[in-house]
This record gives sequence, structure tokens and C-alpha cells, in this order.
Amino acid sequence: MAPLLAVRGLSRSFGGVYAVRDVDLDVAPGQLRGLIGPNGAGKSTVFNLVGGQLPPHAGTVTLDGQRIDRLAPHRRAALGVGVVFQAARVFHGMTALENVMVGAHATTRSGLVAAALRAPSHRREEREIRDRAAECLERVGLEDWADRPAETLPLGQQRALQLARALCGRPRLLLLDEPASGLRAGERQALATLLDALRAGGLAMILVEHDMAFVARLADRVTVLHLGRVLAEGTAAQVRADPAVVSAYLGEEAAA
Ligand SMILES: Nc1ncnc2c1ncn2[C@@H]1O[C@H](COP(=O)(O)OP(=O)(O)OP(=O)(O)O)[C@@H](O)[C@H]1O
Repeated sequence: MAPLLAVRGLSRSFGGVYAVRDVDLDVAPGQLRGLIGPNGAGKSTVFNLVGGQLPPHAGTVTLDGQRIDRLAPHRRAALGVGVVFQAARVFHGMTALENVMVGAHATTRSGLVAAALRAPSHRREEREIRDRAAECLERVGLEDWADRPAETLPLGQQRALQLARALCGRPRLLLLDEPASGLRAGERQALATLLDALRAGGLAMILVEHDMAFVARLADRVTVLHLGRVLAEGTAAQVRADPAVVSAYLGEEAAA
């Protein structure tokens, strides 16, 4: 299957030091790609280069045949790149439903003028967004929490809420930066089940993770980064058995 996302020769340095160097990776529709590696390997930098938070110094990022590497984050979002940032917070003082509605703004048509004038097109759009947000809450199993203040949800549910918010932007590719960090075992399990269901529904994902076991449970393919470069690529079982990967992780443990 042709890749939905194709990353080629992606490079980015900070102060003359490469954080990411010559990275290639593909994600097919409905595929979950794990992106793992020891501390400082370049995972978050790749995440930001694909999401648009950082421009690359070299290389290309192509979504469904279209170059997106020079586009601002909101333009990438409108083309179908959703992001869930590491340790992102929910918006306080807003209900769970309102939090999700914020995620739809990447795709709304009528602008601020229509909103200020309370134009019928704006009201209709507001209703559509509300319905879409309710649908996204249901997809992540939070329909009973819709009217609660978001900050009163337990951490596991707050993560699901962030997913719902990203889904409300109708992504084709969802980027997730350590979504399981800080969660308890039961919450991790629930999150894994949810990600499985989203993939079964055809969503492509990149899962940035420190924890190899969580990735192994979910990923179709895994890319291992080390010192900014791709160290290994394959199924979770293949990369786990790769001596170079084992030694990179052991090196990290030794350093700790
Ligand atoms: N904004 C920045 N300015 C300077 N150096 C940076 C910046 N962002 C990342 N780096 C450096 O680039 C390298 C890769 O960092 P990155 O955060 O991408 O790694 P990571 O794999 O996500 O690590 P971790 O698992 O610790 O989050 C590191 O050496 C880091 O210090």
C-alpha cells in the first residue's frame, strides 16, 4: 500500500549539532508506527518536524503525495495531521465537550467576522462542531463525562479527552508523544485498547514512546532512533532482537 506519510532524509540540528539526521520513515493508512529510542535519540524532534512545530534543515515530509514540510502546523492540521503533545493539559474552566470542540477549529469554514456577527452560517457550524465533538467523545468512551469540568477527570480520562480533541480535527495521521506516560497499569491498558480501535477504524498513527513494551503491544512497525539516526526498522520483535538496539538501550541503562 502506498504510504500516507513519507519522510525522506529528514535532518535538523541545534547549534551545529544534529538532533535528527537523514531519517526516513513511512506510515501506511491504518498503520501504527512506533518511534522509540533512548533519551535524546531525536524522537520529539521528529514528532515536531512532522507536526510542523519545527522546520527541517533538510529532507522532505510528504502526506498523501503532497509536500507539507514547509507548512505551518495549522495548515498541516487542515490536511489531516493531528497531534497529541506530551503531557499536554486539558483546558481548565471548560467542560469535556468544550475541550473537544476546540479541536475542530482547524477545519472550520466561517471565520471571526461571521462569529462576531452571529451569522446563521456560524451558528450552523457551531452546532455541527458540537455534534462532531459529542461523536468524538463517544469514540473514546467519554460520552458520560461531556458536561464535567475537564480538570476534574482522572488522568486516564484526561488523556482520552486529548485524543478526542485531536480526533475532532478529523486527522488521517495522528502523532502521539508518550501518551501513556504517568498512567497506571489499568489506564495504560485502556489507552492501548482505544488506540487499537482507532487503528482498526483506518487511522494512521505515529506513537513516540520511551517504553518498548507499550510500543511492542501496539505497533505494526517500529523505527528505532539513536543519536538522531535510524538505528533499526522492522516489527517490534525484529527490532527487539537486533543487537545494535539492545546495546543502545543497555548503554543508556549503564549511563543511568
Ligand atoms: N530546542 C532545542 N534546542 C537545542 N537542542 C535541542 C532542542 N531540542 C532538542 N535538542 C537536542 O536534540 C537531541 C534530541 O532531542 P529529542 O528531544 O528530540 O530526543 P528524544 O528522543 O525525544 O528524547 P527524550 O526521550 O529524552 O524525550 C538532544 O540532544 C536534545 O538535547
